[in-house]
Amino acid sequence: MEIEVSANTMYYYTGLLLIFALVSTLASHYLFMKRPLKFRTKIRSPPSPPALPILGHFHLLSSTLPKSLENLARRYGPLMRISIGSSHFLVASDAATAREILKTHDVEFASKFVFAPSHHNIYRDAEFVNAPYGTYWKFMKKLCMTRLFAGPQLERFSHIREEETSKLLGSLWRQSVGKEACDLSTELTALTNNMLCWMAMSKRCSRNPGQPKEIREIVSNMMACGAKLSFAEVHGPLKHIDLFGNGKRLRMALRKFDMLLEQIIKEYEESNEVRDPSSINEEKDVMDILLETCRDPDAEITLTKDQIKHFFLDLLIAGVDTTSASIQWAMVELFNCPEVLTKLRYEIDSVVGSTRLINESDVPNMPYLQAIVKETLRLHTPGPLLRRRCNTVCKINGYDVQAGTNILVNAHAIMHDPDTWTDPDRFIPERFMKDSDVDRKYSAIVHSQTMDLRGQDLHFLPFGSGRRACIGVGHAAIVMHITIGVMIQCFDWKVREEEKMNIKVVTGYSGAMAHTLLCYPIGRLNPLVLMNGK
Ligand code: HEM
Repeated sequence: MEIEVSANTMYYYTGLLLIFALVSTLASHYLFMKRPLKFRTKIRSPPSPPALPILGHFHLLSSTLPKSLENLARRYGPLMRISIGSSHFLVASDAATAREILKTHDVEFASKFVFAPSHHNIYRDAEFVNAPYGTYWKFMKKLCMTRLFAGPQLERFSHIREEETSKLLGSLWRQSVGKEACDLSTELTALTNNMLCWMAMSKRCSRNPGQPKEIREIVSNMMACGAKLSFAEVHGPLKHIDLFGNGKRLRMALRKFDMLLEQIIKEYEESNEVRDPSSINEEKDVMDILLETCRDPDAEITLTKDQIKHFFLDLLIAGVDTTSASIQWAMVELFNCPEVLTKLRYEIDSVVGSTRLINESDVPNMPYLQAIVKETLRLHTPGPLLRRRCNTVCKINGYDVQAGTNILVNAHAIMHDPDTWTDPDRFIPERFMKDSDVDRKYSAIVHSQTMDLRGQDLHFLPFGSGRRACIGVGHAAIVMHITIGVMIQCFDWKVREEEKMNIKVVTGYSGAMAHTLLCYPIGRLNPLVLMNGK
């Protein structure tokens, strides 16, 4: 139930808050002026727009936060100070400043500050994505890179990706035969959620095929409650009051997730106790590996159950919507740029042909498909603001940065910087093509042809950069290339004109699509036949 706040109540609270701000400003001014001059050190701080009491720069920001920060940076420079309520940040908005923070001073900035409502989190101090740079984070990062999500480890899960892609194609084919409208958002979120759930706990999923759907419902409810918390409830004076009850709803959703994971962990532990020693080499899922690490007496640290539960939550929150939204944006751009779609189809037909489906080993031979993926992630990055916390005093761009300072690296601004990218708001995959193929007009400013997805070049950082860069980049890249590729290989797509207007509208701080993406798949090659051709 939504609680309505009457205008009178609003004025009453606003009045109180303004009086409080005035008193605290005067008090701090008085205290500061009373300090002898010799104690005042000269600190060179980055510039900042004029701020209001209490609100800070809140009035200068819109719901598309990265865009409004980009506009402010044009006026106040590539490193500026911004305040939102009681939270203060430095915002870095160009590649050179990002390089200082994420490369030159990578270790000093390897922790993160928490932008989300962390005080409602029932797993306090058990998180991985927001963990400070220390023993636990280093241990988990190593585990991710050696045993869970990197290189050959990803190969292990290829049958899961194949199986889920087949299910998606089967569903699209049925809709094309029935001439039904297809809700691409729902289809793609089911695909990315199912893949991660199966990789994480395939044993549980094979016993209970409805499990990924149940998990998705709980997690999306949790994310919806989190998104409803306003700035005032997260950073401002309402932080500890939970006036609208959103915090309580969020905690309830977290408890539901906790009960489910508790039960799943118990099942895994019981099945391990009765495990036949001959099955020791059978395929291990992520849960098996984490529980094995728990039991390992030589492990550097002993994982707690809360850490395992939170790790799964982190994967689902970080990996499901980001990947599905990126595939949706690629499809939208292809619907709107028929000439790009035609070029992609030409590449598919010449590299793969029409007797089998695209597979993962085809991707290195498909530069245009790779360029489409990169250009989509540049234009519609799902992680537009990278969070960091400085753990020591240092200098960035000649300005003094104090220990404990919160930093936002505006990846959106960097990937839309007109000094780097020609026509930065246009979808032009050609800018990522190698010299021989390139339309030179678009590759003139930076060497975009050699940029990879891992943020080595700080002009292009859709998965972040440095120590805290995304651990799922390998998985996400495979899923994006294959899913976009097979959807274009097997179907033509029809989108109503009025839908085309709607689909470009974005919302929220990550620039997600504001409307459901409805379209009509028209069968071109029968995926069920191609799957048999492999
Ligand atoms: C298109 C899909 C994805 C995009 C665009 C994306 C983007 C990002 C970005 C921008 C960050 C922050 C990096 C930084 O601060 O430097 C991040 C972190 C992270 N991502 Fe992804 N991600 C995607 C998919 C995934 C997937 C599939 C997984 C899980 C398998 C995942 C797991 C994580 C985790 C755990 C972190 C936190 C890493 C840390 O703090 O050490 N992401 N991602």
